[in-house]
Amino acid sequence: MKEDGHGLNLEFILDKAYQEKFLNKEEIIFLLSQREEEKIKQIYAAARMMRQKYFGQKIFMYGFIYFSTYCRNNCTFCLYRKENHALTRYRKNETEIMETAASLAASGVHLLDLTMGEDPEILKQHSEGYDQLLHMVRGVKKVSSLPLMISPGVVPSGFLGKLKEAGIDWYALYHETHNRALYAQLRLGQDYERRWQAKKQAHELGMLVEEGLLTGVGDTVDDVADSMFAMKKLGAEQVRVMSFVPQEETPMAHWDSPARIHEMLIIAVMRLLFPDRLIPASLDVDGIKGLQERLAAGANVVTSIIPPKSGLAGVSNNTLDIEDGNRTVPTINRVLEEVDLMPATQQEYHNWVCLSRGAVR
Ligand SMILES: C[S@@+](CC[C@H](N)C(=O)[O-])C[C@H]1O[C@@H](n2cnc3c(N)ncnc32)[C@H](O)[C@@H]1O
Ligand SMILES: C[C@H](CCN)[C@@H](N)C(=O)O
Ligand code: SF4
Repeated sequence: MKEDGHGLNLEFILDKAYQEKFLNKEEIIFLLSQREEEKIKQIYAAARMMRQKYFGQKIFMYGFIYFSTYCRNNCTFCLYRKENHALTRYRKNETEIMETAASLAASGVHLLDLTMGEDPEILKQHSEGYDQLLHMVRGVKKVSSLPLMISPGVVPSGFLGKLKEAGIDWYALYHETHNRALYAQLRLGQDYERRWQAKKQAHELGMLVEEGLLTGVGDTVDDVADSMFAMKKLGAEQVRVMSFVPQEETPMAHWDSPARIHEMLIIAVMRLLFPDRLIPASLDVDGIKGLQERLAAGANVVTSIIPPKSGLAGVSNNTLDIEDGNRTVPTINRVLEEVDLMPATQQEYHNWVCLSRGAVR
């Protein structure tokens, strides 16, 4: 029975999700609005069951190399926005990047995520920056032999094609929200449509695509539900959500970080709507201590693994857990073991990427 005295029924909705029928907006909002502990537990258990169906106990791990923190953009939520002068920025040279890539690969991660601010030195049209970036990507591919993701911001389609040729498998580009008015307040002066097209172009080129949301930035459950439909339309192979973390000297410095229930329920709902896709548990929000709850909500990738002593930063928590070695594979493995999960093999990740790429083409 669908209806109960209050309108919608949790069992009915979860049952619909088990049958892999895409939920409607009302149902998504109903799940995202639950605050009773028992009901929330039921939603997480359903999400874990769907993860189990497609991935068993296996979890993937992504190494994170934020190689340039220079940016030409001014996102209101981000520490690295152009107008933030209270920050020491870096641009890592090729030797440093290769060393980090090799050490992350040796530590057992399944993928390397090469991330940058929209560094004008690298992205300036007709500059040497493009060639240097392509050279760097080829080098990283060679020293690591791993699948690669790039998060360079919006780049022209011709350049995306070159990145693909150089060895990039994944293009990560997050809209944060699909409420256009809110988007315009967050990603100042960045065209919504152009960002969307970049992801579609990446798919057309045969790359895998990651889409992402930011929660706690003025988004409503209605907005989040709309974003689920946008993710569905895009057919993103990896979907994520991160809780906003306030950054000093930025326009949103005085905003609170949202209660984590929002992020956890969004992860669980994503798992129910996209059971066979990859969903990160980012160490960048609450560090290693936040890993268990994200896995319990249905995530199946641990992201933002950063080696200590590399001089590399995170994004939303740019130093948390890095120097004490808590964003490393051995520490993560201990957490996985505690909750009866285990790292996937390289071959398993490789197979997933190849299969999904087959579906993109
Ligand atoms: C720093 S950007 C790097 C890639 C590229 N510059 C871009 O914006 O596409 C990666 C993502 O980090 C997340 N992020 C940035 N600042 C954050 C904050 N203060 N709290 C939580 N997540 C944040 C956003 O979701 C953003 O899309
Ligand atoms: C937001 C970042 C990813 C960029 N592709 C990274 N700090 C993470 O949490 O995985
Ligand atoms: S989110 Fe990305 S594009 Fe926006 S300011 Fe930060 S680094 Fe730049």
